Amino acid sequence: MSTQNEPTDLLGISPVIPVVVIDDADHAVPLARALVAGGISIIEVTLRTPVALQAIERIAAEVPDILIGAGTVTAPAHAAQAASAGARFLVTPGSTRSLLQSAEETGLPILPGAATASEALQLVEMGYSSLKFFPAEAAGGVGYLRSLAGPLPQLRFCPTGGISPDNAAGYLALPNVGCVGGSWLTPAKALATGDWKSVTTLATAAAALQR
Ligand SMILES: O=C(O)C(=O)C[C@H](O)[C@H](O)COP(=O)(O)O
Repeated sequence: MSTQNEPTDLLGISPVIPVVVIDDADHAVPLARALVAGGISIIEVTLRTPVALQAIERIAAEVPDILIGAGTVTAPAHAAQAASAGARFLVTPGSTRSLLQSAEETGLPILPGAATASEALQLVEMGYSSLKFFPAEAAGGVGYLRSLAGPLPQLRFCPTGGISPDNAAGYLALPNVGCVGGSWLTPAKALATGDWKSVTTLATAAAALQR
């Protein structure tokens, strides 16, 4: 397995990677612009909805100021589909060899998911050192990640799952956390009602988080 796809700086772009679920492709561009207006220059569109690839395509074409990635990459076929749509990085909630192999074939940076020391070690063996820690809160939260820093100090994480403005700072204070991921910047209600102002307000607060 190659290490050329290692996203060495993916965790350094923003304190928060917004993880978004887009149900209407027409929401994609105004949503991405609202994040940019709040100072967030990276977005992970989850491949959870029928319009996700279309949303990625539109953001890639129309919002050059945001780094567009695909999340919920859970099947080998997703990787090439996301790359063709214009995704510039891939995020997986968990990792298998075949999933990562097809992700690596795209040549895109990958943020592979892990939730345990064994999973993290498997990824280390494959050449990765920047990982997504998912599901962060349910898997043990800040205390768990702090414990991993002892035996695995070379790893950096983007914890995701259950992160909110209330607990983000605790994660960002850890030495092995580069950024956090979360859906709280893009509430379903704000998207449904076209309340892009609220998204910008949430993004502005997220962009100001210290790490
Ligand atoms: O879809 C993926 O690829 C995932 O790994 C899951 C997401 O990162 C979390 O669902 C976001 O979690 P919340 O911020 O708690 O909503």
